[in-house]
Order: sequence, then structure tokens, then C-alpha cells
Amino acid sequence: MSRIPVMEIFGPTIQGEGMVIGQRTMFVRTAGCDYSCSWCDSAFTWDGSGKDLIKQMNPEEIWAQLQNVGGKGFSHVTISGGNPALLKNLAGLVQLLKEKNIKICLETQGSKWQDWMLLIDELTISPKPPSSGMVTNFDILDTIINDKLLSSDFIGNLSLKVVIFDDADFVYAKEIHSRYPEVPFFIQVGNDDTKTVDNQALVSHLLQKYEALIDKVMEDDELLDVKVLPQLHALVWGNKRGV
Ligand SMILES: C[S@@+](CC[C@H](N)C(=O)[O-])C[C@H]1O[C@@H](n2cnc3c(N)ncnc32)[C@H](O)[C@@H]1O
Ligand SMILES: Nc1nc2[nH]cc(C(=O)O)c2c(=O)[nH]1
Ligand code: SF4
Ligand SMILES: [Mg+2]
Repeated sequence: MSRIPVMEIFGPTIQGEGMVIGQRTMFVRTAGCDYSCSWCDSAFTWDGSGKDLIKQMNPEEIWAQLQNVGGKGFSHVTISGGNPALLKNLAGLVQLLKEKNIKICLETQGSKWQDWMLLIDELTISPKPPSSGMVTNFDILDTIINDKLLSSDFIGNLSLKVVIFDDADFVYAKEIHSRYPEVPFFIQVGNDDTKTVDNQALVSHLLQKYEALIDKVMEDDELLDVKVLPQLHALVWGNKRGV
């Protein structure tokens, strides 16, 4: 049975981001990423600092752990990372969760495609703006969004989510939205202090940034059909891991 590198399994908690913000969910966070975003809030999944946390697990073991940690009280699992789309053999977990009648949410950046993504109920693609230091491969992103998802039998919900740190990121976000106008579009406040444990200072800083981002969107006559969100989990728990 093929094994999946799992970094952490936690919950139940709320989905703090994007199109199903507030949704009660469990999380499965996989190890490894093909990107190395300068501001990644989950860098321990790929920078070596969390390597002792990685467990190679098969789908049945992941299901058992989800039940151990979450009890019987969950109907929704969010798969994030790292980049879960690096893992061809996540198909087995996705299949098993389907059999158990669990709704599945996926967080990925749109750099890789796997056929099991067609089975995801809520698929969030989060292309990375210039401040990340990453460069979007638009050939791949076009293929994923236009060919694999929009013009296929994908029946889940798709959304795009861009994290904003500066003006160049805002310009990039507008490019993404106008390239894929039919895909529900979210912009999210960037957390530029992912290390602090001073939650009070962090929350007031992030709320200020949220207000500034709202103001910027409202002044913009082109970015109309957009949802502007904070990372709700950061406002509630700061930089705490596993929530
Ligand atoms: C940790 S990533 C994992 C999934 C996938 N690699 C991705 O980036 O979409 C999950 C989400 O957190 C966002 N994120 C990462 N670091 C962040 C930060 N410092 N502030 C705000 N959002 C952040 C990412 O853009 C992504 O939407
Ligand atoms: N509560 C909560 N919501 C989240 N939404 C996306 C997350 C992620 O790290 O992918 C995340 C996370 O780590 N925690
Ligand atoms: S793509 Fe996601 S997990 Fe990978 S470095 Fe960027 S934010 Fe972190
Ligand atoms: Mg996170």
C-alpha cells in the first residue's frame, strides 16, 4: 500500500481561509513543496525544520488518525501542505474519504495537476504573487484551470485565492482575476510576521492590514466581483500551529 508523507493531522477546527471560511473541518497537512515562498506560514513542511514530524502513512492509517484526533464529529477534511498536488498517491486517501461520505477541501498553488483533484469538493487554487519570490507558470495554470477543471466533468466548487503583501501583488491579483473571470475570486491579507507569539499585537496589525486591503479594493473600479478576507485562524489563534 502506498504511503503518504504526513506532517500533521489536526482538528476539528474552522477553515480559516477562502471560499468555505468558517467551515468545521479536520486538516491533513502533507510534507514537501515545489515552491519556497518567502513568507510561507507553513515552511516547516518543506524547509527541513519539521522533518522529524513526517510520518509515512497509508490511507487507512490517516483515516484512523483522523478519527482518533477528531472523534466521530467531523464530516469535512481539508488537505493542505506543503503542496499536496505533488503526491500522485493521495488518490487512495481521497477515494477512502469519499467512501466515508466526507467532503474534501484541497489547498494548492496551481503548479501541479493530479487526476484525483477531480474528486475534490472544494478546490482552492492559490497562485503566488511577486512578493513570494515565486514565478507563476501560466501554461500550467491555464491547463489546470481551463482544460482540467472548467472544461471537464469536475463537479466540485473551484476558487482562486491570492495573498496580498504589496502593490505589485495587488496588480498580480487583478491579472489572475481577469485571466479567469468565471472563477470565484478571493484576496487574502498576507501575514508578514509568522513568528511572533504576541497575539494581541499580531491581531491588531493584521486587522489594520485587512482594513487597508478593503480600502484598496473599494478604490479600484476594476476589481468588482471579489471577496476580501483575513486569515480568520490567525485572528483567533495567532501563529499557533495545528489550529
Ligand atoms: C501553507 S499554503 C499550503 C497549500 C499550497 N502550498 C498553497 O500555497 O496554496 C495554504 C495557504 O496559506 C497561504 N499562506 C501561506 N503563508 C501565508 C502568509 N504568511 N500569510 C497569508 N497567507 C499565507 C497560502 O497562500 C495558501 O493559500
Ligand atoms: N484553521 C485553519 N485554516 C486554514 N486554512 C488553510 C490553512 C492552511 O494552512 O492551508 C489553514 C490552517 O492551517 N488552519
Ligand atoms: S506554495 Fe504554499 S506551502 Fe509552498 S511555500 Fe508557498 S505558501 Fe508555502
Ligand atoms: Mg495555514
